[in-house]
Amino acid sequence: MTEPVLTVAEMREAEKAAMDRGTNEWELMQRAGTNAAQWIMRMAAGRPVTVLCGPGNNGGDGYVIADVLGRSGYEVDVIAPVEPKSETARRARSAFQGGVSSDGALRTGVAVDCLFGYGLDRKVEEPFSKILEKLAASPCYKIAIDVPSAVQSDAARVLGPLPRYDLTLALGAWKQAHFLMPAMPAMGEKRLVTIGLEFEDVSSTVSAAPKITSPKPDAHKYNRGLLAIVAGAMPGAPLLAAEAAMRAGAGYVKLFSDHSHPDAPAELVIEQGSLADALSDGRISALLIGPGLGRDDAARERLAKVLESGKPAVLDADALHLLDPELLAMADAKTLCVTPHEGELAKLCETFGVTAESKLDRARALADVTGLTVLAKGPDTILVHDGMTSFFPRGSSWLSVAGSGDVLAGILGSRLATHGDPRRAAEESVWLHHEAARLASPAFSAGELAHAVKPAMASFL
Ligand SMILES: NC(=O)C1=CN([C@@H]2O[C@H](COP(=O)(O)OP(=O)(O)OC[C@H]3O[C@@H](n4cnc5c(N)ncnc54)[C@H](O)[C@@H]3O)[C@@H](O)[C@H]2O)[C@@H](O)CC1
Ligand SMILES: Nc1ncnc2c1ncn2[C@@H]1O[C@H](COP(=O)(O)OP(=O)(O)O)[C@@H](O)[C@H]1O
Ligand SMILES: [K+]
Repeated sequence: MTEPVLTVAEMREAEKAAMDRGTNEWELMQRAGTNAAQWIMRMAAGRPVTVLCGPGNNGGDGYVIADVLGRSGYEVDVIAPVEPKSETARRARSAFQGGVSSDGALRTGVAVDCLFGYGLDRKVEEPFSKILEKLAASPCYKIAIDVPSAVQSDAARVLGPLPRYDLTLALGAWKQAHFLMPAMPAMGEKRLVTIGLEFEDVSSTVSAAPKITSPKPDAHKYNRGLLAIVAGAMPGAPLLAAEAAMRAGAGYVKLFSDHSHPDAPAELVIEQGSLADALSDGRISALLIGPGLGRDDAARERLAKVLESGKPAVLDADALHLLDPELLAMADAKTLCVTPHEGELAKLCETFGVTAESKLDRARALADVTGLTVLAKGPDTILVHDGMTSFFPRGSSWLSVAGSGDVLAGILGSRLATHGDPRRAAEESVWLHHEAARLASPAFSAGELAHAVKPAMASFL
């Protein structure tokens, strides 16, 4: 099932829709607190629990959690520096029979952070900041309810002390912050607690693990997909992309390069000479250009030929520095996938006149303005295609190695050659890249990562 990722405004709408259908806020809070408490008890396994409650409905959830834990025989302390402000949270506060203190030590065991949820809208100051500092310094097992209390839910901005949590329980639906830097790594394991909300017109989802299929019984090398990688000034990067591409499903990988490649594997076909002639081969199902391309006139000329060819293509690395409205006009943007890291995304935004503050908004605006499929790479990879955004579980930080992006581009090109669907290819490439990193970890080189793409394929068959 695809899991939606909501903004605060969309979350409020979904809750309002539930209330319009007859489920009141108290009922939603009961479900949220009761279902979250099941997770907390699983993790606490009998240890004492301290619940930190804030002024809003996130605090209200905290009182419900404390109530359920208390009734289940747990020792529960509630620390609430202020009285609840919302009506539903006040009701949860009065329903809780145990003691509440305005401050106090955190007992070792489990701490449950319900100071602020998606309603956080300004800097966290005393007394809340002091409690979060105390939580950060405590050795206890830390659970954030909905979002860590210092994290703004839409942009993942950190507005106060951010402890490292062991577990974050998203209530009702995922929020954007669950998948964005800089907050994401502090959240620990993440689990979704459902509360019976229904979602319509969802435009953002969490990418689900892909299902990769074996070649059809009548497969041959051409109908499995022919990926042509167009090289340029530097020979290493396209070769690395080819190594990955050969292991990601395409039946045939060719390298169009004027270099001699003494280290290239025997099975990689290298074609020299006229690029226009090479590109006229009707059996080519996808192209990749950018790794090692260079940024001079000759590189621009090669990119223009790729775009004129009308074939589905992945544009990476140097191609992202060269791409401009004039070049883009030569192609159908719907068939193109760009894979910028933060710097390349900034360059593309400058070229296409996109101004937006966050990486997420930049990626969305760039896709909007250009019609391209945008795979904005990094620790928080974001895919935008035709108005839809996909977020991904975190990949290994060992991926931050030179050449790692070339490997991703090779996988993406290979998947695009296999079936021609840019969105699906982009999602598959991220999962395969992450899985290859997991299998190759730790401290792999990009070459080792490319080789690990083969066993990674097996994980999704
Ligand atoms: N509305 C609903 O139907 C449901 C809401 N739920 C919970 O409610 C949360 C959202 O509740 P709220 O909208 O009440 O928001 P929060 O509980 O996140 O907090 C908002 C309150 O804190 C104040 N505040 C915000 N930032 C502050 C800061 N830096 N310093 C001091 N005060 C600050 C606000 O003025 C407001 O009073 C969710 O995250 C979730 O935990 C769940 O109970 C499920 C149902
Ligand atoms: N800290 C990190 N955690 C997870 N993935 C990362 C991290 N840093 C980089 N990556 C991934 O590694 C790849 C790096 O690509 P790129 O910056 O183009 O590198 P290069 O140009 O050296 O090939 C991207 O797929 C990116 O998502
Ligand atoms: K919280």
